[in-house]
Amino acid sequence: MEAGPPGSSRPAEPGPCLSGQRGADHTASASPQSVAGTELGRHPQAVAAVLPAGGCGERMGVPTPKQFCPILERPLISYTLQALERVCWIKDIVVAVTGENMEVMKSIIQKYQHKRISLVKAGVTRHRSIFNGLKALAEDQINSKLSKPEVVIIHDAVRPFVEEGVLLKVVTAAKEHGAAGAIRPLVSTVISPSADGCLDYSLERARHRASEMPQAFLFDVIYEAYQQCSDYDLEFGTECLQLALKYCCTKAKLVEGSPDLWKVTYKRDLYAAESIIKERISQEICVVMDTEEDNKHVGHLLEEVLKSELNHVKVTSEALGHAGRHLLQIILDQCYNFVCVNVTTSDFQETQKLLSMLEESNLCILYPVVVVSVHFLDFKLVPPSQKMENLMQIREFAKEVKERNILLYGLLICYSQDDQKLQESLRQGAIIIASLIKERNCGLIGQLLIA
Ligand SMILES: Nc1ccn([C@@H]2O[C@H](COP(=O)(O)OP(=O)(O)OP(=O)(O)O)[C@@H](O)[C@H]2O)c(=O)n1
Ligand SMILES: O=P(O)(O)OC[C@@H](O)[C@@H](O)[C@@H](O)CO
Repeated sequence: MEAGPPGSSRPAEPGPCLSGQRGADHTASASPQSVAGTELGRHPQAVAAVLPAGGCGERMGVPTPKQFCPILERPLISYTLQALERVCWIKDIVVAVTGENMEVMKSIIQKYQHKRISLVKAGVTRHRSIFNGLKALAEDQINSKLSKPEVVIIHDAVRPFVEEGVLLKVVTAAKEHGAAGAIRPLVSTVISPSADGCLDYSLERARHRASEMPQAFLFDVIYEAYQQCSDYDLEFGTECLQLALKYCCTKAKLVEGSPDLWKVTYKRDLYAAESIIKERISQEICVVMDTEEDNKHVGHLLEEVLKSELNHVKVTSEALGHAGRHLLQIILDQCYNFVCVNVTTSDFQETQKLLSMLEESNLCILYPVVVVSVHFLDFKLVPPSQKMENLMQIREFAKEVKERNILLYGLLICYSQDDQKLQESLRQGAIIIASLIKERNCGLIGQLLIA
């Protein structure tokens, strides 16, 4: 069993852990009581997770096993690890990967600074991979940092959208019932074909559910079930809850899960997952300008237009002044979209200050950060050629910062003394900004768009 690298501090993460601990670096030793509102009971208990990640993703139809397929240039499995790492009371996360993918997995852990991860060898079937993960937790192996948990979560590595709430529900239910699993309403009716390929019978859809993940078990229950398990079940089974019932007479408690619990199986699921992630990191925009005192500042005008055009997005503004103290907090609070207004200073001075702050933060490790460098030009006052020549630098800047997962776009807004014309340009600018943030298109970085 391979342990992950010594825990370097995890990057800041979107959203707080329900326990009220934020973002990076809360230690795994936080006792479950620290989870606000938890029903995990009075006694600290160890909760660990096993993530089967040893499949080849045949149904995805691409050479790369789907758990390593990129979403926004980051492997799918890293999103699942991040989701579990946000949960302070999960002490250990054991990931089962094939021998040939062990090094890839270690590099993912290193690059995205995942913590509390231990690696075990996958089996030739999902059940065998899970069994290997449980063995790693069951045996106090010499030099192993793993110890046997009271409750173990089993969650497919290709289900990236799992929230602390449903994990808490299945763990709490497993503590009481011995086993628990998330379920969802069936979308299609289940039928049974006869030998001659005709309908034998169909199940009443309303009386049946789809078994999803996460699932949770008293460790001793599921470990015993796997130890008693027949080779046939290990080879062809797909349902851990059934093993607990069949081999330990344990009836799992079924917990209604959210629609986001689905498993990435086909290519369409990857596109869907990418859309959901893009939507989640586009919920906040910070307009950065060189001053906040002057509320007639064109940056504030742009902020107001953004607010009116994008009513579902939180739009804030910050001055780059006072050493960027407030801005630093915005960065730490996981805003992934910045509109940097360059007016009074020379071109790009504000943008370059912002880029330096972003590069010094951990923000860009997990998600690509969008920076729209906004410039204004009053064509009546300034010959465009000089301005355009200066603005062409954006291509070089964009190439440099892309290495650090920052997507830099340029936006030139036609400035006019005529309020109505200015408003129209600002509205066009807001629409362009919204599109750049929503799409996060790498093909447009370093381009100068005109509103
Ligand atoms: N021998 C296996 C097979 C599957 N899995 C894992 O079990 C989870 C759910 O399985 P599934 O969606 O079937 O993944 P694949 O087997 O990779 O997909 P396919 O059936 O399309 O090949 C995945 O995280 C997969 O990596 C595993 O750990 N070991
Ligand atoms: O059969 P697959 O390996 O695709 O999926 C494994 C599990 O996710 C699936 O069986 C769920 O229904 C939970 O048991």
